[in-house]
Amino acid sequence: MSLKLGCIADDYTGASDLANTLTRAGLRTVQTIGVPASDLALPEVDAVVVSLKSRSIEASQAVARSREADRWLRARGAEHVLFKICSTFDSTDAGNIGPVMDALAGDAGDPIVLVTPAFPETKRTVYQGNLFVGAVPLNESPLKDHPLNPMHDANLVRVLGRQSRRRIGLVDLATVVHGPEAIGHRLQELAGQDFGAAIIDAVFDADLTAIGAAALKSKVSVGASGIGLGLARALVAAGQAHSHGLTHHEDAPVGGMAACLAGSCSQATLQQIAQAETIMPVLHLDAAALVAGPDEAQRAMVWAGERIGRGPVLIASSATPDQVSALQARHGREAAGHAIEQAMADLAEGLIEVGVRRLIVAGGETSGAVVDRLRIPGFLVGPEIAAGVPVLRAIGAEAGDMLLALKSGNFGGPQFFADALGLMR
Ligand SMILES: Nc1ncnc2c1ncn2[C@@H]1O[C@H](COP(=O)(O)OP(=O)(O)OP(=O)(O)O)[C@@H](O)[C@H]1O
Ligand SMILES: O=C(O)[C@@H](O)C(=O)CO
Repeated sequence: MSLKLGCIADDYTGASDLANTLTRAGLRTVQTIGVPASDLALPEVDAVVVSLKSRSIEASQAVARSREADRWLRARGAEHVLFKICSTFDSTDAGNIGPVMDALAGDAGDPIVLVTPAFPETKRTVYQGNLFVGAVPLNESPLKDHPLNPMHDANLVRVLGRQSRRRIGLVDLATVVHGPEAIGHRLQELAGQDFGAAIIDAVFDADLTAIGAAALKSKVSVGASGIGLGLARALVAAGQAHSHGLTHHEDAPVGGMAACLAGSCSQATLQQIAQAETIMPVLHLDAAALVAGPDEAQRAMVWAGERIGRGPVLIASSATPDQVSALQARHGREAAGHAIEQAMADLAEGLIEVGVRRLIVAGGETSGAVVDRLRIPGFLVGPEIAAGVPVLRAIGAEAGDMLLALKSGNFGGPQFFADALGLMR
């Protein structure tokens, strides 16, 4: 296999968002969970997205795992590696975007790295280095209340500057609109002034095309699916990948029972859960009891067992920002998050044991815990349910043929769960 593009994603839903974007842009893509074992049979592809669960772990571990993934991708021919981060730049001052970027760029010998979480299609834009979520700056968006990494600063030059050893510059929109050569000149200028990375503005979809063409000239870039789209377009335009418009998804229905698990506390997910109440039984878990011990998850399995034979069910730990803060005050942010993720993984395991083969999971960390527990090594990318959320068909899973949808917290319309079930047959 000679890869045209290697990608390392810092969470699993972000990885499937990127795999979906690359597939739509014409690259044959698979998503792997972690660095693939040598015996995992992968089809011939243009791009591999290695999914890590490294967004919220200790920075040195995130660096070690990302470097291992980078070595695997480059050994398979990838000359360019994209480090896929969240389009809302989810991170803390301790990392992990800066430390991983520093390590990958250092290994590749890149003097300067392009960085942008912009993805105009999902209303993430960057102007003068400031990230906007829809019409508001990042720090005024719901991300200010994120359970693990509340975002309080929209200026990404500053945010990345607090995480990286490199000096962070800016390539502004006025440069981007003049195309890849202008971006290249600006990067050279910045590198000459000892800048080692630059946030690059992008407001319109066409900006991504210029950014992708400029980024492809170096070995490493950092960003969300928007820059991935730009890189895919550049590869297709250069004839290095042929626009297939194909997915590897085999269409044979999987059947089996269907269930949904929600651990995301984003406003979008809370709204989607409220809508789901009109079409399926929904169990709202008692998060405090979930953290306290196994009884609450066992109660949920009994509840699901009584209903799942009649149709899909949804089990949610999701809560409002006030409820999340209260629980965190009692148990600590990480301990509460981890305990709930593990309880959701227990539930996923239980649901698969009783015959669920179509599983929808809301929340990146939650999806990571679930997919790890189910020991699924990789996915083929199927039809798109909502922007950034494809149907995934498991490859090499112990439980056999299985469809999953891993939804980033903020993604999908109000009817997301119904939309997903409609496409997962
Ligand atoms: N009721 C709750 N109280 C406190 N924490 C919770 C509660 N329910 C879920 N959590 C935790 O909140 C975190 C939610 O993160 P997750 O990544 O799953 O969703 P998200 O951040 O909305 O999604 P994404 O990362 O895709 O944007 C998890 O660690 C989860 O365990
Ligand atoms: O980029 C995004 O917003 C998503 O793919 C994601 O990473 C959310 O966890």
